[in-house]
Order: sequence, then C-alpha cells, then structure tokens
Amino acid sequence: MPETDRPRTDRPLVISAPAPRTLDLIFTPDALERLHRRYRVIEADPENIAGLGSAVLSEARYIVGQPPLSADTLERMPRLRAVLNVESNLIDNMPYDVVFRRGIHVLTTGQVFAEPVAEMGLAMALNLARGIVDADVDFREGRERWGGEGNKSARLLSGSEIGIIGFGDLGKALNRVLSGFRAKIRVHDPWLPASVLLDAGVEPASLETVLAESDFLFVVAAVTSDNEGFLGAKAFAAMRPGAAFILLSRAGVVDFDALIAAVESGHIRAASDVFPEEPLPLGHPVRRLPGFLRSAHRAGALDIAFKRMGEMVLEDMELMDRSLPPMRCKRAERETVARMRSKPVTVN
Ligand SMILES: NC(=O)C1=CN([C@@H]2O[C@H](COP(=O)(O)OP(=O)(O)OC[C@H]3O[C@@H](n4cnc5c(N)ncnc54)[C@H](O)[C@@H]3O)[C@@H](O)[C@H]2O)C=CC1
Ligand SMILES: O=C(O)C(=O)COP(=O)(O)O
Repeated sequence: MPETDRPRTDRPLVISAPAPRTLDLIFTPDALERLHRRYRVIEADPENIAGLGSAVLSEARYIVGQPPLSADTLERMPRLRAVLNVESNLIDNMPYDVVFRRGIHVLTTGQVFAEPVAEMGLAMALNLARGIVDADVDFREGRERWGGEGNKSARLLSGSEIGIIGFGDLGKALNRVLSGFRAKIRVHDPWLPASVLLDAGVEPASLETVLAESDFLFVVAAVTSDNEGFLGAKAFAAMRPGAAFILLSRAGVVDFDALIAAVESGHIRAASDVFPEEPLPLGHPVRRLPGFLRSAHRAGALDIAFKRMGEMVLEDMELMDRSLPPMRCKRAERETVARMRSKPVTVN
C-alpha cells in the first residue's frame, strides 16, 4: 500500500470551512474517504474560527476554506501551514503580512474554472457571431428566416481580431481554446511582462489597442482595487461598430449601465455571465435587451470543476505533509493579495 494511503493514527488536524462550497461538493466519495482517512476534520462556522477553542486551534495544520481570521486567532494557531481557499477569488479578510511572515501558504483552486469558462466564452463568441440563440427562438415561434436571409449580420470568428483583457488562468485557457481560429489575438494585462504574453503566442497590447482593434473582446480580468469600473462609456465608444464584448470575470470591472447603453444604441453586441446583482431583479433592463446574450453565472460552475478542487486540496496537503511545497493550487502573492476585489459567488 502506498505510504499516502495508509491509515494514520496521528492524523493532522484540518479545519473545514469551505463555504460557499461544501465538502460533498468538492470531494468525490472516494476523495472524501481519503480526506478522513488521512486527517482529523473539524467542521467550523466560518464566521467564528476563534470559537473553535484552543485545543483545536493549537493543533490545526490546514484550513480548507477562506474564513476571516484575526491576528489573535492566527497567534493561537502555531501549527498552521496553509489556507486552501476552494474558491477562485482571494478575499482581504486576514492579516496577510502576518500570514506571509509566518510562511503560511494561502492557496486558491480557481484554476479549475479555467477550461469551463473558456469554453463558455467560445460558445458566447460563436453565438454573438451567428445569432444561434435568437435564431432558435425565432424558429420556435414560427418566424425563422432560412439560409442567407437569416445571416444578414452574421460574421466569422475565424481570421478575426480578438482581444483578451486579463491573462490569468481564464485568459490563458481562452487563448488555448481559440487556437484553431487563425485569429490575431492581442492581450492587455498590466500586471504581466510582455515576455509572458509573447511566450503564449499572443501580442501584448495597451487597453486602447484591444478596445479599438478587436472584433471580439473577452474580459477575464479580476476586479482589483485599481480597476473597478474601468470599462465604461469611453471604452465602449472606442470599440469597432458591431464588435462583440464578452464579460466572464465580474461585473465589477464594468460600468454596467454604460454597457447597456452601448448595446442599446446598436454600437456593439455583448454577452455576460456576470451581473451587478446576482440574482438579477426580474425588472432589470438587461433582461430584455436585444443584442445582449445572458448567462446566469454558469460559466465555471461545473461539477467536474468542483471535484477537481478537492483533488487539488488533497494533493497539496499531502505534499505539505512531506514538507514539500504545494504544486497544484495557485499561491496568493504578497504584492497583490490584498488588492483583489472580485466578489465571491453566493450560489455554487
Ligand atoms: N464566470 C465565472 O464562472 C468565473 C469567473 N471568474 C472570475 O474571473 C476572474 C479571473 O479569474 P482567473 O483568470 O482565474 O484569475 P487570475 O488571478 O489567474 O487572473 C486575473 C488576471 O487579471 C489581471 N489583471 C489585473 N488587473 C487588470 C487590468 N486592469 N486589466 C487587465 N488585466 C488585469 C491579473 O494580472 C491576472 O493575470 C476572477 O477574479 C473571478 O472573479 C473566475 C472563475 C469563474
Ligand atoms: O464561479 C466564479 O465566478 C468564480 O469566480 C468562483 O467563485 P469564487 O471565487 O469561488 O467566489
């Protein structure tokens, strides 16, 4: 039996606070069994980690989840090695200076969403290009237009010019799924050096260039303390007439009223997976806006993605148990962690 599968008598202690996830969501039954075989798992109220008591806090090696932690609580957790957040977004809810000074890893499993979101982005782009959903609705209602008649405003993704705003896990996955389309892909990401983009085969570009030179523009930038609402009326006006604006990260990077106005005027088309309020009120104007394709924050939330989170957590905890560094999850960086502002989901 491999060393990692052997039942342990001295099982390390894990505090479980995975909200908004649950352990059943992120672990397959087999993985959950492996978790319990290797670790003593204490379920916690994420809002009251301090209330767990000193016996638990002093033993805890890992936290699965991203609950708020005070400096006092951290002080009571001398054995803590990692916070594994089972989310994509990092929340500014713990004293990161203390966490980094202590060498505690803060890890995110957000990479699991990259392929699901990229595929949804591709589907949205093709849909905006070919009007598939609208044509289906017309067909159901008996007013379909046949052949070229139904393609008056259709265009090709192949050979087009594409912009990607944000080149983290989502942006990189999007670039991969777009690789068959012979498109020219420009990327704007102010936190990355040009060489990272060039190595990925894309052209580094300013925000102005991606806005002005794209037929399809994908937004997969995280919301940060520096960029809230940075895509507004001026940005939409700078886009090519008829271009497609595809928002996949968070509504917080966009002035949503200005986006609605730009689509309403017929200047651009848009698709979005994310909205300023979720769920969106029934009377919200974007619900009935022609030229706008809506998706109810479904891009990343696939069961296969959630189950990968559990695998990543287990693999990294097992590495750290052997005093090796975590290799599956992404580490929060001391320079940027407290600047992240993407609002966490409330519905999985
Ligand atoms: N719709 C959905 O289902 C999902 C949405 N998301 C959202 O997408 C965002 C991105 O996810 P990941 O790629 O995994 O995160 P990531 O942290 O890997 O990448 C974010 C990228 O944004 C870049 N960035 C920061 N400021 C920027 C700016 N002003 N302009 C352009 N780029 C900028 C960063 O340099 C980084 O490369 C997350 O913050 C999350 O909120 C994530 C997963 C699923
Ligand atoms: O599903 C998404 O949109 C995500 O970004 C993942 O959400 P979370 O970071 O877990 O709130």
